[in-house]
Amino acid sequence: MAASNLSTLCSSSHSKPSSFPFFNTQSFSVNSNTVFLNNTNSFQTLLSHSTHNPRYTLPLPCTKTTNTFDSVNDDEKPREECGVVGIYGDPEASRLCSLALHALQHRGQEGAGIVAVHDNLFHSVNGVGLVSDVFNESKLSELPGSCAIGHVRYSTAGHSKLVNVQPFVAGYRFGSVAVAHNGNFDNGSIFNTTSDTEVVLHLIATSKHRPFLLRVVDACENLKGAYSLVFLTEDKLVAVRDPFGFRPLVMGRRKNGAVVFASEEPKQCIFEHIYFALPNSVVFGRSVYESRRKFGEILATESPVECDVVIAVPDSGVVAALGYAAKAGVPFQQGLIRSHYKIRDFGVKLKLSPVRGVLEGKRVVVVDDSIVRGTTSSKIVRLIKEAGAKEVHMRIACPPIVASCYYGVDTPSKEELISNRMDVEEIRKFIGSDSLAFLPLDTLKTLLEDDAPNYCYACFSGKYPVQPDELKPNTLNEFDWDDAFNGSLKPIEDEVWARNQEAGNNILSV
Ligand SMILES: O=P(O)(O)OC[C@H]1O[C@H](OP(=O)(O)OP(=O)(O)O)[C@H](O)[C@@H]1O
Ligand SMILES: NC(=O)CC[C@H](N)C(=O)O
Repeated sequence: MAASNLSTLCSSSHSKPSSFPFFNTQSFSVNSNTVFLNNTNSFQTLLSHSTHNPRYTLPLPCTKTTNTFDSVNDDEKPREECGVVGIYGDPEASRLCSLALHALQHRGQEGAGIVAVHDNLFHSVNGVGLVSDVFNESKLSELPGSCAIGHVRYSTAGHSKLVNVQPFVAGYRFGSVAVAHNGNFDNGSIFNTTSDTEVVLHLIATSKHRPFLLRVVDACENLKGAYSLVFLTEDKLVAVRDPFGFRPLVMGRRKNGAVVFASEEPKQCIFEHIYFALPNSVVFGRSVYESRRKFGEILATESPVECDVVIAVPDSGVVAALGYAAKAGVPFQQGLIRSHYKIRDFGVKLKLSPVRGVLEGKRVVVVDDSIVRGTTSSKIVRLIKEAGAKEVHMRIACPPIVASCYYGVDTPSKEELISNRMDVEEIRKFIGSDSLAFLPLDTLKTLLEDDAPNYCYACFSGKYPVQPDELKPNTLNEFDWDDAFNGSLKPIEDEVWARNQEAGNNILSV
């Protein structure tokens, strides 16, 4: 049924029923005069709404509303959130969008969506709930292409329903556009959804300007309200901010030249430098190897101890241990071997085995990247002592971890974190070492110099850049945070906006 109806509207079609009923996924191609919809669920809507509003079609399940928006009647709600992101010119555009949406999750939890364009095909995945509810590897693989926009929704106008989850995609006779919106429009118009965001699609439809990009410009000039918008056409990404700049939008360029727009500059996770990233990577513009080596040097300077040998907890402690050894002028040796097989020890699995020849009768400094619950350090100290070490001095190349991460690092609950429950001396006794020292947070910040404010230190301070009230601790192990944003996003300079306003209006397009 759907396919035959579709063919009355389009010159050709390919029906591809979604195997994920909870997701709203579409892909459609556009040539000069026709819209091809490849989703049987949304197809009927396309036909029915093309009668309500013949100027454009929305491939979303819709209901018609005239001249009103359903305001969200919850006075407790902030009225300004929603997160938008746009990536132009990166082969991993949709993956980067999803990472950015994770970072912007605090701005909206009602729904999330990404639209990507590839070979003139728009591909869309959206759904209700958190970004992690909507996106996984398989959903991201449905979003090919080097340009994508994304949205997390906190409704301000219109029901909190799938129909209003953005980005919206509209097909016109003259082209197609996807839009993601943060803010509120005060214009009235005829709508297929109950969201105010549809205003801009209506204005594009009624614009008399040519070419298509100028229709978008014209539509934005007629918008009333506060907004940041990202549009995606078959070959362009357009970012728009209202003339007063009420709603935030930052622009950045990745090292590969890709352009990124986002509602906020995400804070950078310091744990990349401490633990996650491989030492040969450059993360957030900084060499991970250099960071870790410096962490070790700082420990040697600020917490020196008489010792005969410096060893590392492999692999993540190795570079810091090299830094410590070099600074202390003490040999670095391989005192612990990481096994490819788990060794049964103390009733639990331990993947390290000691090298007696290195440790026996020695005063040993052991460098590890972090102490979380304290279980690993306890086992390691015991292991080294059982191998004959005279003294064991633990040096930890990060500050004490006192708070859980709500932004994607899989840390245990606060109660399980040993540094949340004990001071350094209590931890020392617990793990059984002769001394214990952590990297001081202040020194870490000093080391980061001008970049220090760009990092999140919530796990060391409990001060979250974004309050985690509505977020649950989550796991992003499947995402490649290493490569998430190693370029730096900067707010769009006022003069850049001003230049663009002179040239046309408050629109940047790439
Ligand atoms: O204080 P704990 O709760 O024991 O955790 C701390 C340990 O966890 C990490 O290693 P992990 O066990 O993940 O192994 P890896 O270094 O091989 O990744 C880290 O390198 C510490 O050694
Ligand atoms: N929080 C927002 O920016 C919301 C955008 C739009 N008004 C909506 O309700 O979907």
